[in-house]
Amino acid sequence: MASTSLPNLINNNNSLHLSHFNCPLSIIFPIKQLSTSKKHATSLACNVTNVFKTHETSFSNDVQVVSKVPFSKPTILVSEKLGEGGLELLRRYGNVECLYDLTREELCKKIASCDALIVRSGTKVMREVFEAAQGKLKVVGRAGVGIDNVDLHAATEYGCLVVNAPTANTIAAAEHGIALLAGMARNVAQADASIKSGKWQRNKYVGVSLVGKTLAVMGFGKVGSEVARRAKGLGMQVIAHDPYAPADRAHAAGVELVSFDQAIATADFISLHMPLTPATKKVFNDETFSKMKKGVRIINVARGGVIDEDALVRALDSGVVAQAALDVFCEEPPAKDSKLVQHENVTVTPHLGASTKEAQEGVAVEIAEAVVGALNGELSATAVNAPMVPPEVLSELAPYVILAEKLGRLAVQLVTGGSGVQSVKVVYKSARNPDNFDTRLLRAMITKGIIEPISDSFVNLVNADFTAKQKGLRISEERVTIDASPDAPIDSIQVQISNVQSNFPSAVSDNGNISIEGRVKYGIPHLTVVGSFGVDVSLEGNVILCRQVDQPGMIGHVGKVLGEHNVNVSFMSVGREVKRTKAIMAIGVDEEPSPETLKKIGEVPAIEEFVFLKL
Ligand SMILES: NC(=O)C1=CN([C@@H]2O[C@H](COP(=O)(O)OP(=O)(O)OC[C@H]3O[C@@H](n4cnc5c(N)ncnc54)[C@H](O)[C@@H]3O)[C@@H](O)[C@H]2O)C=CC1
Ligand SMILES: O=C(O)C(=O)COP(=O)(O)O
Repeated sequence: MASTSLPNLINNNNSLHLSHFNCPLSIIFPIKQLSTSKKHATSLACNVTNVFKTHETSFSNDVQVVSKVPFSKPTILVSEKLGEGGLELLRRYGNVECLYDLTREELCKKIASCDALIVRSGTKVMREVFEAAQGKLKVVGRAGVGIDNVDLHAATEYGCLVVNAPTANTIAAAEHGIALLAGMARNVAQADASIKSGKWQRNKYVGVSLVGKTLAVMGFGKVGSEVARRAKGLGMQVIAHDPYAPADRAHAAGVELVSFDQAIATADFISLHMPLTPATKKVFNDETFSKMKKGVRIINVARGGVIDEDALVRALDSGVVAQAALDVFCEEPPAKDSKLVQHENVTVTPHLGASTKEAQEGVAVEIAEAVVGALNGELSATAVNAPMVPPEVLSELAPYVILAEKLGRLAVQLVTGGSGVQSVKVVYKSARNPDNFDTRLLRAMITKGIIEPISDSFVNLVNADFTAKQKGLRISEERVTIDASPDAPIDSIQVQISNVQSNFPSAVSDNGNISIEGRVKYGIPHLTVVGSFGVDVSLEGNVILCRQVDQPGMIGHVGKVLGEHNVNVSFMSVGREVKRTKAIMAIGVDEEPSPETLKKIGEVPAIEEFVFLKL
């Protein structure tokens, strides 16, 4: 049996996991979706090739599947200090290695033996790390929010999922922002240092009050909105700038959303809470400092890179910026002689925003769960470089995901030599509103189905679009609304490949494209159209397509050849255009027929063309 072409099955209580070639992004199928019969469950179970989690897989209490494949624990490298709760969770699941302060070379050497890597902001996970991993690394977990220290493009190219822990340190970061705001306004750090050096400088450290002052929150996301809430509690007027924040959310928090220029020109205090992206890199620079109110005070608990640090020194020196309180820096740690750090009007902390006991325990557990889930083949809710598919959508789409991959796999095998495939069109027919129909998952699986049989690329949900682009494969999609039952999310999926020759010309439809169509019947994918012939074959094994003269005895002829060569027929269907002229026979077979068997089929006189398609 061609087990590698079928999804693998692993246990998770009530779910089937279909782990596509060890891919971290496989799909979890609730049993009810797939296990329509004990027979079906057993036939799927025959194809277990990799059991990640356990030796035993149970189905709906009545079917037991025992895998003989030994369970090998994944290796999880933790390269920065992580809360104990998260480590415990990880240790229950895999071999956890905590190796801190690795050099780049050490990390690259170590990574080749790791399935997962967990980092905080201190580890730079750049392209060389993914290259060195040689496809072994399945997931990078960022125990925190900012993922600017991970090369997402490289991760995506290598099909490595990146997940973060976006919620557990929000309050810690917001509280640190407020601590810096209040501490800066009252010169707490400077006064502390002064008194410890034996001075008593009450006049020098007269501060400014917060009440009634305007605070501009730059980035009204999770941290920014918590900072805003707390600042309002201190009696400040709060405005915010965030090009993506919904105005009603800001309005509900009593915060006015304003333009960037308005925010920086109006504020007495500016608190930064946007991510570091190409768009936000050094947005605080000579030009923008010059537009600020003289004497403005700046707090940065976001990322050092959003500020041009040299420009900030100039703005501090000229008095445009009266004070700055910084938790984050372009280079961490900053140079000891950094003018910015040494500036008397600057207060600094060593990237402590997320460093509370509570937040660290929280992010550790949050990231451990996400990483274990990803290694288990679950789609993560905190995936940074893959579409997030809500569980309810996923469970509905599950059988269509298998159908999509199989249609891609079949279609490409109908191309002569499997080569020259550049233009693929996918038509989804559905009774549902096409606008509510997210096809990314299906498109990724069709891409996987098309690319993997003809190349050595490994394709998963993370890298499907990238790999398609890299291979010059253009996949266009069309959604057609039809009058059918809206109970099923999709009525049928059609895959067309244009501008290629076919090794089975009957698969070419009137528009000149190789065209096949499939649908899900009782939870099982079926091939329903080949070219312009209607057929009906369950896509559970491999498929033989024959075009023959429509005459009596054909099924018997071919069946006999297969029987004599011990190839078990699981399904058979005949489709024809006109009686007693041309017909297509689609035969589902459990085994892969030998070349000799296929030759014999070709020798059946009425067979005009035939093709064996491996699923
Ligand atoms: N110092 C520390 O230890 C910590 C730092 N952080 C940093 O804080 C940042 C924010 O964290 P969260 O609030 O959790 O993230 P978030 O994603 O909830 O919020 C970020 C907000 O910034 C907005 N944004 C994006 N581009 C923008 C632009 N050009 N101008 C203004 N706003 C823009 C987004 O729309 C979003 O609302 C993170 O990216 C991270 O870098 C987060 C936690 C701890
Ligand atoms: O979560 C974030 O974005 C942070 O900056 C926290 O960084 P850390 O995990 O403390 O190195």
